[in-house]
Amino acid sequence: MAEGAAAATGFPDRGAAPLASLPGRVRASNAARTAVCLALALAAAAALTLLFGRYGERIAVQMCVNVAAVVALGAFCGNTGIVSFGHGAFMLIGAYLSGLLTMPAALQRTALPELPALLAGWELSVWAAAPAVALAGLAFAAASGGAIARLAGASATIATLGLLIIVHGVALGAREVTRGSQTFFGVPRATDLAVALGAALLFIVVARAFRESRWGLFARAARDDAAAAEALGVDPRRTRFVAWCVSGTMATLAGALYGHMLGAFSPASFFLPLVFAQVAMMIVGGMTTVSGAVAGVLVATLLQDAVRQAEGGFTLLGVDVPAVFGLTTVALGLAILLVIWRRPRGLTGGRELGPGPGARLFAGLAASVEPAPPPARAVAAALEAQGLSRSFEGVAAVADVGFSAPTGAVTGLIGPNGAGKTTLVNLLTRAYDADAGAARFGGADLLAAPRTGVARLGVARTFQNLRLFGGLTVFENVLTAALAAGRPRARAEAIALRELAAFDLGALADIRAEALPYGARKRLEIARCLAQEPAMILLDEPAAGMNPAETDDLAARLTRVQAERGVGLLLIDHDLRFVNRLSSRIVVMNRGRVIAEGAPETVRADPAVVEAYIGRGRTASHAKLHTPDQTEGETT
Ligand SMILES: Nc1ncnc2c1ncn2[C@@H]1O[C@H](COP(=O)(O)OP(=O)(O)OP(=O)(O)O)[C@@H](O)[C@H]1O
Repeated sequence: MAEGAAAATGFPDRGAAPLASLPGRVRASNAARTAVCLALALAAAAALTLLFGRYGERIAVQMCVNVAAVVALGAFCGNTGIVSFGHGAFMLIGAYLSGLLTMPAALQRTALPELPALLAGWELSVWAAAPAVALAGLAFAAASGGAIARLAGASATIATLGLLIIVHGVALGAREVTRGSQTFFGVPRATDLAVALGAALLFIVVARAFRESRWGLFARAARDDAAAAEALGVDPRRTRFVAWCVSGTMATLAGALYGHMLGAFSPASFFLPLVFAQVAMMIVGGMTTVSGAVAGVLVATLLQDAVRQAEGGFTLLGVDVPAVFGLTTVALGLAILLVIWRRPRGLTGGRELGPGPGARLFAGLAASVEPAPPPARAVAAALEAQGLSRSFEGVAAVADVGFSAPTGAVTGLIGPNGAGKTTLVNLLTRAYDADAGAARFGGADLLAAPRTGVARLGVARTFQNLRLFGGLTVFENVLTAALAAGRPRARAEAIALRELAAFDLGALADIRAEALPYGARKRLEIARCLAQEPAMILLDEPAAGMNPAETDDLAARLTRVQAERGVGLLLIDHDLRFVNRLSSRIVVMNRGRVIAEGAPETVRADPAVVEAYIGRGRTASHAKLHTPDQTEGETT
């Protein structure tokens, strides 16, 4: 397809050649790395068992259960960026419910004589109880997730802590079900090494699949930049809700696993010490990745166990060291501090090992994806504003602005600093609410759309200050945009490849966006926009900070894409040579108002425009109201 794509799109072959084989290569290396990782985990568990007998087996089981619990926790925290202390609540529910459903009926009658009939006498196998436990976890997540998903950052973390405290309190109070603060016993000890290891591997695969899925990508995108995600049509609240439900269900099952490992427990077993330990493991390993969760557990479990040995006192070189209780918590706290200080992204450095979704891993990942052909030409429509106004504390940033920009053409939007250009874009895309006025695209009322609905009306934007999803790869940034536009996965991947080729980003596809050089970041933001296949794009200073060669290259790419797809561009830039070269019409703003509008040569001759630039202390010649070939990339 490389040659075919180049011929069809007119893009240079150098971008297309590495792209054609990119997904296959990436997936193959991921698959190999995961196979090695999982084999190592298995080998480590087996070695521990063989070397240390029962003691080693106990550590291995504990490690695997911790992997399941921390991977479940990371499915929310890693993807949304919100640290949760509430997952102990899910684990508590899972452990008690699975315990109730599986304990011997005779024992249950003695230990819990007042147990409600609905919960009594089931005596199920652990496997038969698991679906009910998962459903209960999902129901509890759905009930609590609505409130938690509305919050972000520290407020969300505090809310999760509140949830843990409430559930812990309820468990203490519901004596007829939980025996209150007394030990809840008689839970079959079904979590042996095989079960724990199998569960840990399954959780890793599910967590990886979720991370790479549509919703996982959306959650990570919203985590990295909520405003940019909204501009693509992604609702950050919904992504947090979905992540909370997936993660909560997994944590409930991990709680059951934990309960069947302990055999006897109380509400305190799921309270702050456990939650703190799990959060510590996640942060030590690296919160944003599944690999980080696994690495954190391996290191922290070994550390915890070593310190626990010392907790009861020991003799070192003939010196008796007395018992110091609470040493394991202190050690974990110190580990967190050390990691945050030396490696803020955790031991794994924020890198993910292994493949994407399990289904695709096992279904022949090496199959390559063909870049999509150019989309159908955008429909004839116009972006229109009338009387659009917005003030900030009495300052009219945009005042009674009316203009029109059609698809199939480039409309320049220029004006001195502070003229109101970015505010206008923010109004048109619903990032800001307008005080007055109307804005329509192709007949649709833009101002009536929700913030996440503008993209669906065919209007996309870039940002003056780059807003990429820094923790996502270049490929994922563009893929997220195509998925957010409602494209099925395979088509979205093909579209992503097409846009990476169009903006010469193929060789960088597997690099995290935050690690890109500046010019490539600017190109990526435009490629991400185009992956939505919009009819109109609002480009806010796409050439800012670029050198003349980069600007020329960008101009050529934009011209080609625009001509090929018939998309409309509203182009804001201070480089008037760049704007003049691309635009068929130019709108000029000053102090919030449109002061001139028309063909570039008409606008250049307009006294009000000359005045606006000279008024900023510049001469007419420096205002670059020249023909394109008279200037050399100067900026206003
Ligand atoms: N969120 C905000 N709060 C307060 N004032 C704002 C806000 N956004 C914009 N403004 C003000 O509105 C005016 C227009 O700013 P805007 O960024 O839209 O201009 P601009 O033409 O895009 O300028 P530049 O070319 O420098 O980016 C400025 O006075 C700015 O300080």
